[in-house]
Amino acid sequence: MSTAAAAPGRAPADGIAARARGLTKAYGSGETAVLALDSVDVDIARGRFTAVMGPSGSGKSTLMHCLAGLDTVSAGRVWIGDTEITGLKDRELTRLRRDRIGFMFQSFNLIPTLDALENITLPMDIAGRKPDDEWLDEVIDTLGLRDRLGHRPSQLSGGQQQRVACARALASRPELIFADEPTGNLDSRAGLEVLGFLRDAVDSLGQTVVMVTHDPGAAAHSDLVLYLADGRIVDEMEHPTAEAVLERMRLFAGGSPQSPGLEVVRDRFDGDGVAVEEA
Ligand SMILES: Nc1ncnc2c1ncn2[C@@H]1O[C@H](COP(=O)(O)OP(=O)(O)OP(=O)(O)O)[C@@H](O)[C@H]1O
Repeated sequence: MSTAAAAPGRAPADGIAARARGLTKAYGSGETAVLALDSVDVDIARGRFTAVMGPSGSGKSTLMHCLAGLDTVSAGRVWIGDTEITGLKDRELTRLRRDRIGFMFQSFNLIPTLDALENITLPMDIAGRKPDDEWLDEVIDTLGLRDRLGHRPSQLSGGQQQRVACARALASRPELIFADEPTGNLDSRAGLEVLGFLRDAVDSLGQTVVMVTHDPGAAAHSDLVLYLADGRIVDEMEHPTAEAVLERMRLFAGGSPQSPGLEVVRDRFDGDGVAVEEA
């Protein structure tokens, strides 16, 4: 299924930020081989917030890693903007990731010995690039980090650490931000804050964000939800609400009960509904 993260009712997306064709990823070989991605075609529209959802093991992280050049593909082709990244040498890939992509992870991935400001500017320091001070100030103020810049990660709350990670991802104005469960380690209030910042980055700054999440409430902040199951994109939803996302997940769970991993979805989202109420 080919899909484009352009939402009707909004200005048309200015191009495609990332693209995959026939993206296939297998782990292992022989009888133990796992097909994590099965010939995925996807277009990620520039200036949009795309969420990737699906049961545990459906291939969400693998898709993100392959789109971001963090993992090699078994077959198929991947582009960041107009640059085909499949086939790039490790050094070229490292440079492309450093210069053109921002990352956020569930575990923040901050350097403990550096203070917040040093963490924020680290990717640019490594690249030997001087930050745009005006832009850096705007990012720091937008994320409310001004009075925390001299603090090390251990002196910050989880929410503040993720805001630092968000600032780090935004600081170099990357073409794309990939966020893998960025709210997974946060309480609902801190999670909402981080999602608000990502939403704002898309709306005010034209940033492109791709976020993997299990949480319908988090997905509701996106423009488009892509649903993965068994390594394929099986559905998509524009202008998602937490309730609609939850309903769609229930439909999948009820629609093919034999699919591996769907019990996890049912358990997680069909129980007390906490994930939805947090939205
Ligand atoms: N390094 C690896 N070696 C072997 N199999 C792997 C590896 N990484 C992922 N897989 C398998 O690939 C499939 C997709 O994994 P992936 O982590 O992309 O799923 P996911 O949807 O992100 O899951 P979760 O929601 O639990 O994080 C799973 O069956 C997983 O076990």
